[in-house]
Amino acid sequence: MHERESAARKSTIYACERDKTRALTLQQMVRIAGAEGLVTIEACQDFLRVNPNQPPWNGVGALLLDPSCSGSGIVGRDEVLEVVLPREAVIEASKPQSKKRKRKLPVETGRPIMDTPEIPEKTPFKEDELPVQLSTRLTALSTFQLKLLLHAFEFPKARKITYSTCSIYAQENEHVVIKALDSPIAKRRGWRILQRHEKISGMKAWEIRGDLQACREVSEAEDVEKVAEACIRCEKGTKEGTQGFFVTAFVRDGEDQAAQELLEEEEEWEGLSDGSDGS
Ligand SMILES: C[S@@+](CC[C@H](N)C(=O)[O-])C[C@H]1O[C@@H](n2cnc3c(N)ncnc32)[C@H](O)[C@@H]1O
Repeated sequence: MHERESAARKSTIYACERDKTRALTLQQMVRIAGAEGLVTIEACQDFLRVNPNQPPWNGVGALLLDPSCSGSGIVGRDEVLEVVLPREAVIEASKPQSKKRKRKLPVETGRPIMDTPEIPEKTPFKEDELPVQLSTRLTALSTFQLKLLLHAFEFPKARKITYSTCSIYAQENEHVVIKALDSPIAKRRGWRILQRHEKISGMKAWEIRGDLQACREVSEAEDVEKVAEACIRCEKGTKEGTQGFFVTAFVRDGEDQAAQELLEEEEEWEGLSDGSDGS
């Protein structure tokens, strides 16, 4: 087996979901996808409360952040085709059969293994929201989104982070990205944006990039264009047939000096407390 492939097979995906109902949905979708052996679901786990320096989190190499957002990019129910979630029978039928077992599985039993549940976000987007209400909500959301991103920056072994929203607002997108890049933790740990030319081909070729004007609203950096170019936007109502979406990625190279120092400091403290608390 190829070395990278074998390493990937040994990896575990930890999926944090704070909401109990959504964690159940996640569990069902993981099972239907046949990924139970790969994914450990941390149900009712607030990501902000996990300690990046404790196992298993101190071994995490990559994070995918898809936080709660305004949902302003989501196309209304009456505007799109119905999306049907996978059914177990269909998935089973599409799996390659072993040569010995020629027996065919039923292609469709008609009974979905799960209903397609309503998954309301806690903060649904309201088209008729007043500007003041919207602004207050965006401030709260973007504060939370930035907090999440800065927390992700703290994982000592992490080298890649993706950040995505289904929001059309720069406040939740480019502004969060620029504030994150300007943060002391990003600078200390060497986090930078994954530039357009470094991205995989599809992401590199996608024409709709981040909003440069919006980037300039919060950054005076000369190379702010690179940040805008490194962001990907999808718009609703365009020929691409997408919803409103935003995604970008952060990377860093090399050893994490700060994390190593922190670990050493913690070990020293643990050593001290062993002797002093009498336990
Ligand atoms: C935009 S949804 C994305 C969910 C999933 N990626 C999907 O595409 O269906 C954001 C999810 O993050 C969860 N969430 C929000 N804050 C969280 C936190 N602090 N820790 C863990 N999960 C959180 C919400 O409950 C919600 O299910």
